[in-house]
Amino acid sequence: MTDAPSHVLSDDELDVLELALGDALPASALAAALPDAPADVVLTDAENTPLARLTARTGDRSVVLEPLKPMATAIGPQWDAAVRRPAREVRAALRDAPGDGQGAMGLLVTEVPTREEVEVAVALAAGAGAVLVLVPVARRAPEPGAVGAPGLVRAARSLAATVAEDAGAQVTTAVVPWSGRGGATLDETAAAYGAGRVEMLVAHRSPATAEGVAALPRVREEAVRALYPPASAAEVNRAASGARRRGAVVFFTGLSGSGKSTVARALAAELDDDGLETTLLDGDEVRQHLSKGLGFDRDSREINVQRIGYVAALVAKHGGIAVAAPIAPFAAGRAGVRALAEDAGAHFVLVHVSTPLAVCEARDRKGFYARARAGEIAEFTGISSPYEEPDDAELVIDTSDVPVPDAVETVRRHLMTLLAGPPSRT
Ligand SMILES: Nc1ncnc2c1ncn2[C@@H]1O[C@H](COP(=O)(O)OS(=O)(=O)O)[C@@H](OP(=O)(O)O)[C@H]1O
Ligand SMILES: Nc1ncnc2c1ncn2[C@@H]1O[C@H](COP(=O)(O)OP(=O)(O)O)[C@@H](O)[C@H]1O
Repeated sequence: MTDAPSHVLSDDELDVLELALGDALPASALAAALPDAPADVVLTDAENTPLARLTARTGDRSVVLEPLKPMATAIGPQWDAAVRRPAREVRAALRDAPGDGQGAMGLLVTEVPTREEVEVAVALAAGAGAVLVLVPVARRAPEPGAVGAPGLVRAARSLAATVAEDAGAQVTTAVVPWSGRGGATLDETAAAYGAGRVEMLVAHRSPATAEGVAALPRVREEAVRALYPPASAAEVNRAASGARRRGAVVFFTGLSGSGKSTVARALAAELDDDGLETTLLDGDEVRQHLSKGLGFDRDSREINVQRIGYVAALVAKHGGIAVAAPIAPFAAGRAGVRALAEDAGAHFVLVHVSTPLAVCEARDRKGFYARARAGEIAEFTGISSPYEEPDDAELVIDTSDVPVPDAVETVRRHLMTLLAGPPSRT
């Protein structure tokens, strides 16, 4: 495709790239956000998918951004194509919006709106004609205890429906990939999406409401203390903080391109949104860090899989959920990981992503199968290196038949049933 060097984008950098590809930011802002990248560089995601080429021209000093492959998406309302649209499309759709000629009024929804903010939004929208509800969400995981991207988008959509009905406004909702990087402010980005004047909804929160929101954890603790004697209250509050939850390792295995990463990533996002501390150990990503420098001969793969198992078991030992997605082609290595997880007192769920080789090869998102067939990659799983089919998988999912949301729900339901079982005694 190109011989330019590549740069693997972090989650925050992916957000900046998505803004630039959608024309919310100039290519030069993306280049400025990547100061260590070479002047001519292929930008990839953590799975090495080439997403775009960024070239700084020496002549006129301009920067050119050329899209290569579509960005990977996941499931959840923040990925709904009806709202996660390029800025240029939203801007174009709003060009002929009704109103005073000042463009749509931008409502920035950065926190789940309180009742008070819903009322403020309706009042602000009255007479505005067109309203653009903008929901900035990051790929990065939210702070523990904070509402994540799916919850924020669901709440913002409900707000948009109320504003449309109660204020009689034409309301458009847009999800904005937002890491805070890229050099532009939220107001400037809102303008790039087509907003005229911009209102940050949370800025209208009264001190009394802000105080009430901040006091919620204390209010709950007080309610528990009123119901229970001190020793019991301490236990109830401790259990509510998740201290006694038994952890789990969800281990995906399957051929390259079978859909492990896609399903694992979406599952991890859902579990995070369920309030479970979730750590994703994706095959490709692990190889850039934990297993950097390891090859693909049998011994190296086994070392790689055991390292993943070791980290996953540690995460689960402390009550977390580890979601791992390496190929893990050998039964012995997978059995080793199961033993590590069980020794850590954690649940273990082996998910065989059984998508047939022909389908994986036809997908060939990274072009590896073509190169392996051409003899350019030695020991490629399924072509010139074996994949031992598991006979001990808790779940078997063929993604040529099962859409991503259904695959995620199958694994999630299985896991939730396990987690709802008797708590750990340790
Ligand atoms: N020879 C060979 N065989 C298989 N895969 C190869 C190879 N060389 C590079 N790659 C890329 O590396 C990803 C697989 O790494 P894993 O760590 O998951 O493999 S393993 O569990 O150690 O077998 C795999 O990523 P996924 O496509 O996400 O599975 C490939 O993109
Ligand atoms: N139902 C599905 N489940 C998972 N991936 C799917 C599905 N349908 C199509 N795909 C596509 O297949 C490819 C799977 O790639 P990936 O998740 O990286 O696989 P792996 O991690 O196993 O190598 C992605 O491009 C994804 O969009």
